[in-house]
Parts: sequence; C-alpha cells; structure tokens
Amino acid sequence: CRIVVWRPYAVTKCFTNQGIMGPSYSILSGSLDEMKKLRRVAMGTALNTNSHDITERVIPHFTTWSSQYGETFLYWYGLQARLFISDPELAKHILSNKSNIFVKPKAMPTAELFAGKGLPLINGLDWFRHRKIATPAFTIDKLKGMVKGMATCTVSMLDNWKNHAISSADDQCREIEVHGEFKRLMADIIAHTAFGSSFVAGKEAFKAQLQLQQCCAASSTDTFIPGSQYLPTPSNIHIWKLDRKVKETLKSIIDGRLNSPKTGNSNRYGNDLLGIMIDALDIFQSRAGPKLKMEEIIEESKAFFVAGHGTTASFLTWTVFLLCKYPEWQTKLREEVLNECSVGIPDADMLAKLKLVNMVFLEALRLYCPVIRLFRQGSEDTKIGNLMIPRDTCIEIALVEIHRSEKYWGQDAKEFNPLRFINGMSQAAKHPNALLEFGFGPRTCIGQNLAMLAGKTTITLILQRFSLSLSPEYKHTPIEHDDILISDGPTGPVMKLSPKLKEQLHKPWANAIILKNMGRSHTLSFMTMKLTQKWSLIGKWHLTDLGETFLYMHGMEPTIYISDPELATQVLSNKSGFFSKVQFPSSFETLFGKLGLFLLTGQD
Ligand code: HEM
Repeated sequence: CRIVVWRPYAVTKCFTNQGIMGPSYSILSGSLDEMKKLRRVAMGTALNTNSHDITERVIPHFTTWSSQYGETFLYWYGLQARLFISDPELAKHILSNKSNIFVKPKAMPTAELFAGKGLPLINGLDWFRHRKIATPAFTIDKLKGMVKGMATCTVSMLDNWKNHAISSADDQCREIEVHGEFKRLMADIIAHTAFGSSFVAGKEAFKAQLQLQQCCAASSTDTFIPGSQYLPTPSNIHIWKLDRKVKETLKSIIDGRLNSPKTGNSNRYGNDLLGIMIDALDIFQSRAGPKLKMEEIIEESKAFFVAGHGTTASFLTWTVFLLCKYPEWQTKLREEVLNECSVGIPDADMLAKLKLVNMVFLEALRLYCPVIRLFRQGSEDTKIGNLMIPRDTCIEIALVEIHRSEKYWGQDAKEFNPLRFINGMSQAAKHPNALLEFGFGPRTCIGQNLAMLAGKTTITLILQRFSLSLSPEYKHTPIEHDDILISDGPTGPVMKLSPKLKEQLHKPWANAIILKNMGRSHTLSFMTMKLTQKWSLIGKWHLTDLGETFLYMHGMEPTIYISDPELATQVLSNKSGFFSKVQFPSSFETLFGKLGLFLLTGQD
C-alpha cells in the first residue's frame, strides 16, 4: 500500500502543489503504457536526413508531455517517480552538487553484471576512492603517448576497408556499415589504453563482455522481478558462464602483471590504466594512499570498456554521418588535416592544431550526443531554488533537448553549424552549461580526453584516405539503445567509400588520376600514403609503353607490371637500396613478423 498507492499519491501532491504536473499515475505501470504507445508510433517513422530534430523520435514522451505540462514535469516509470528537466541552470545545480545528495540511481542487477560495479554506477566514498586512483591514467600527457597505438588500431581497420574496396567488382564505390566498424575499433583502442602490453588478452575479455551485454539486454524486461536474477534459468546460466569468463580472463591478466619481473618503469606494473590500478591493490599494505581490492579492479576494467566503447563509437558514427551530409565540411576538414598532419600518421601535437575538426566534433556531440539523458536520485528531501524535491525522486536531465533548445542556441539550434564554436564552447550558447555532452561537475566523464583524441586520430586517418558519402539505402532512424544514441534498423549509418576525390585533390593526387587511365583501370577508391618515393620511381619508366610493361592502379597504389627478365634482373639485383620491399598491410606484419628478414629493408 505504501509503495504502490501512498507514495505515488504523496509525491504527485508535493509536485502539484509546486505547479509541476504530469501524466497520471496508473497502479504498478505508472505512465509506462502511454510512454510505450508514444514510442511505438515514433519508431514507425524515419526522419528526413536533413532533419536533426531527433527529440520527437528518441524521446517522444518529452515532446508530447512538455507541450501539455511545461518543460519540467513529473512522470512515473512504473513505481519510480521521474522529474523531467531541460533547464541547464537546474541541471548545473544537480550535477555539481558535491554533498552526495544527488546520487546515481541503483542500476538493475543485469546492468551491474555487464557494465561492472565501477565508477559510472557506484556512489559515496567508494566512488571517491576509485575516481582518485583512476584519474592519473586519463591525463592529457598520459594519453598523448597513446596516439601511436590508437593510430595502429585505426590503420588496421582502414587496411581492411582498402582490401574491401579492392576486392569490389563494382567500379564505383564500396559501402561500409560504420557503426559496427567503430565499435570494433574502440574495443581495440580501449584495450590498448587500459591494458597496454596485455592488449590481446584484454580484447578477449572485452569480447566476452560484449556477449554478456547482448545476453543481458535480451533477458531484461521492463518490469524487474526482484530475486529473478538468482533463478537458474537457461538464460541466467548462460549469463553466469560469460560473467565468469570475463572475470577469469581479467584476473589472469592481473596475475600476469603481478608476477612479471620488475622493469625500469616508473610504475612496476605498467603505466596504463591497469598498471595504475594494480599499484593501488590492497595487498600492498605498505603503500600510502587509497586502495582497491582485486574484485574492484576487475569491475572497474569492465566499467571502462562499457562506458567508453559504445559512446565513442556512436560519436564517430554520427560525425561521419554529418560529414557525409555536409560535403563542404568534409572538404574543409580534409584540407585542415592535410595541412597539419600531411598524409602520415599524426601525433598528439598535430592533432591539437585541428581547430575545424574540433568544432565539427562539438557540433556532432551537440546534435547527436551519444548519452542523451543523465539520471540522478535524491538521497534525501532537498530544495533547489524554489523547487522541493522529495527523497528517492529520480531526476532525468534531457541533454538531447537542452542541446537543441532555441532559447540557448538561437534560431538555428536544430541546424548543423560548427561555426557557432568558432570562439570556443563558452561563447557558443546563451547559457554556459547548454552543452553537457560529457556531463558536468564531479562526475563528469573521466574518458573525455581519450574520446576526443581517439576521435581526432580516427577522423584524420580516414580523411587522409577516403572520400565519404551516405548510402542511398541509409534510413535516418536515431534511437536510444542500451542508453546510447545509435541508428536503428538493419541499414545503420552506411557510408560509401567514394572515388570522388578527384575534385578535391591536392598535388600528388592529380598525378594519381592521370596514371589511372594508363593500362588497366582500377577504381580509385582510396588514398595512398607516402607516395613520394614511388612517384620518382615511376618517373623512370616509359609510361606510354602499354605493351608487356604497363602501369595499373592497385587501388590507389600505382603498380608497374613487368614481364621482361632483363628488367626484372635489373630491379632485383640492384644493391643500392633503390628498390626496396613495398610497404605491406599491417596484417602481413603480424603474419611474417615486422622485424623479420621477409619485411625488413635497408641496413636492418
Ligand atoms: C564521446 C564519447 C563519450 C561520451 C559522450 C561520454 C559521456 C559521458 C557522460 C555524459 C558521463 C556522465 C554521466 C553522468 O553524469 O551520469 C560519462 C561518465 C563516464 N565516462 Fe564517458 N563518455 C564518452 C567516452 C568515454 C570513454 C572513452 C571512457 C573511458 C574509457 C569513459 C568513461 C566514463 C566513466 C568511467 C564515467 C563515470 C565517471 C564517474 O561517475 O566518475 N567515457 N561519460
């Protein structure tokens, strides 16, 4: 009676007295039936790709209820009272509160299982201790040194795209479903960042964790029956097995580090996130400072993967979507990338100079923020300004709405306009907290520098090589899934790797186009790097001779085909290092050993 009838009545009355209304409460289901109905209708529609007004599709209950009850209203998620707010000032007060009054709401047991009982879910002193230990792993200086690893992961993905394009019978372009690609990439990058040298085993753990996430999502329902997570149902047994596998793999990585011989490192267990956490293990009683238990390190590793991998993949996907939609911005960004980073692997200092890329990132995060709403729960009755919030009320902060409100962003709030960030984030809107893509206050995203750096590395390497356009099959159906904004449906955000670079190319590329028409023509579908050496090589041959010696494009790689033994002898016997082994894809390096005779050149 108290939970199902009395509390909903009392909470509703408390808010009604303060002028805050909302949809009526139905016993047990609250406002869920109406919410589901609105969602079903919204799901049946696809948006025009020119429209960035996604609120109506992703949180349709907001548009309906706010038009009826105002921008702050109360609704019932089953038995849970939810106060919906879209005022950045109120959001700032709630998020910046340091006295532990507004805490993270208790997660479902399945969510705790796959997301780990780590930073994003814990509260109080435990949160403080974990955050203090993990923070040094995410400083910009530490992350700078990881750009090389991020680039290696990205180049390996792009090599696959390149092979995909080469193997195409279609002469035009190839299509890539980017969200899946970016999810795999981010799994690699986070494994690198978190586990460093134990990267391969870390990836294994994450793979099992992804399966666990899918199983948990499939088995979860709206109404959670307390205790059901302990029943030995087939789905629970499968979930337990996967959970054990994740934990055992992570534990074996940690044990490996603990037993590894001491090195000259400043931290003997490694300078990556795992090393930093192991150093704080509670078995080292003599060490000062906050400590972590073994299980806590395992849970935290899981949490970092879940918090960082889907969000950053979503961010990259929507950025690519916007670059496809606005080719003029794609061209501008490519020019900036080629100016600052040329066609090589970028380093952190080069990435820091990419101002336009940064502006486009902020605009992408504004319009398509991967996390569209934040939740907090009042741990006691609290007053903010004139608003009295009873204990246990869940507060839902609608980032997706704040980010596109004309009140703060002006008339073009729903349009793509990166130039609004030209004078920095603080000048872009009428309220300094109108952009909350990484949250705000003490619980702001710990991985935001990592996400931006990984984003810049990836976009730079893509723009150096590919021209992007949206597939005609693409349907604009943003949806919130597992708390992350993604595109719904089998088509996903598909982009085309297009050979349309001709118009935009700078010098070397003009040559590439001319060469393309000589000999057998291949689709010019991606850019090649470090061509300078090869261009001069090609200049030595008689290019007009299309007989037994001819030039063709192996993708973007100008290749001379020879079948004259005399010529072959000259090329192969040359000892001055002029004809070196060609650069192989990174998969070859893995297969043959990067430092082995097969691939080495020069003095080595
Ligand atoms: C574009 C990518 C990302 C976005 C949009 C994003 C967004 C957010 C937001 C909005 C929060 C605050 C949640 C709240 O206040 O309730 C958060 C927290 C968090 N994020 Fe991110 N995130 C991103 C990438 C990452 C990455 C790459 C990592 C780590 C590898 C990460 C790890 C975390 C963690 C551990 C927290 C919890 C922090 C705490 O409560 O102390 N995130 N993120």
